[in-house]
Amino acid sequence: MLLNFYKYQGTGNDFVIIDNRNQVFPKDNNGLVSFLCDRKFGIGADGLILLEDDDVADFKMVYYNSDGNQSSMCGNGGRCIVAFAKHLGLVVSDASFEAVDGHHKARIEADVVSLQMQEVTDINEKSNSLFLNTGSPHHVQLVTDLKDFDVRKEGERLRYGVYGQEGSNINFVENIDENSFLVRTYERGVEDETLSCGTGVTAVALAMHHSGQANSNTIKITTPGGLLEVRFTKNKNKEGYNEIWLTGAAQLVFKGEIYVEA
Ligand SMILES: N[C@H](CCC[C@H](N)C(=O)O)C(=O)O
Repeated sequence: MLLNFYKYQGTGNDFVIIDNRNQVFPKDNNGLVSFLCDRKFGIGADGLILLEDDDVADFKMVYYNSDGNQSSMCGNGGRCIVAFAKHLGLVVSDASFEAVDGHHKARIEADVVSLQMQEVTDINEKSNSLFLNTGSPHHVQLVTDLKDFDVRKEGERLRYGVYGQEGSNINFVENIDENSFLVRTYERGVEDETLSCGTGVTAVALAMHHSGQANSNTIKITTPGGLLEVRFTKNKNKEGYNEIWLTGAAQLVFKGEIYVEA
């Protein structure tokens, strides 16, 4: 079977994206997904995304980690699929889509995509970290000298040692300036550091505000893959946040076709 694909990246988190409105992609073939994401034998990506028709929204997003398994919400992938939908002519400047964690709105201007994330109501404070779910589960921990920190080693230890087989994404944070942070993320399902993680930087922004490390409702996050901005509103009469928007660049890198065994 000849498969047409598009390669997108959102602040260095990269994805194979396939227009699957004709439903020809073998969605249960996890081996095929991990092959397509393999950086030596396949196309190479942190994840694979299918764009499909939806009865109500402009489209539906199906997300797989590079390990081949469908997973929870991908914020950077959500920004990239909006850029892809614009490329296909499905949307112009405003978009809505269904994802594994529910309905999302988005806005695109040039190559900058703002994606509305789900409301966050539970933030679990531990001795030296916080845990919250922004569409995917995230551990958030302040460290010093982040640029020299062993993210892969420490991330793997926490992902399996503390969070077990279900796992969590692990975010290490260093305060740069008021309401500005450096973040490096170990991603579950990639099982390595990625250049950025959208649901991860969203979790970091909310965790820093919740714990008093930040006092603005607009937080700038620098990642190895580029700059992301998170805006939010604190819930009035309950814990947590809503009107959460993740903003950053999302670009088409190349498109191609690959022959795969059906
Ligand atoms: N690895 C995550 C999903 C992708 C998250 C990340 N790529 C993002 O941009 O949010 C998980 O399995 O929980």
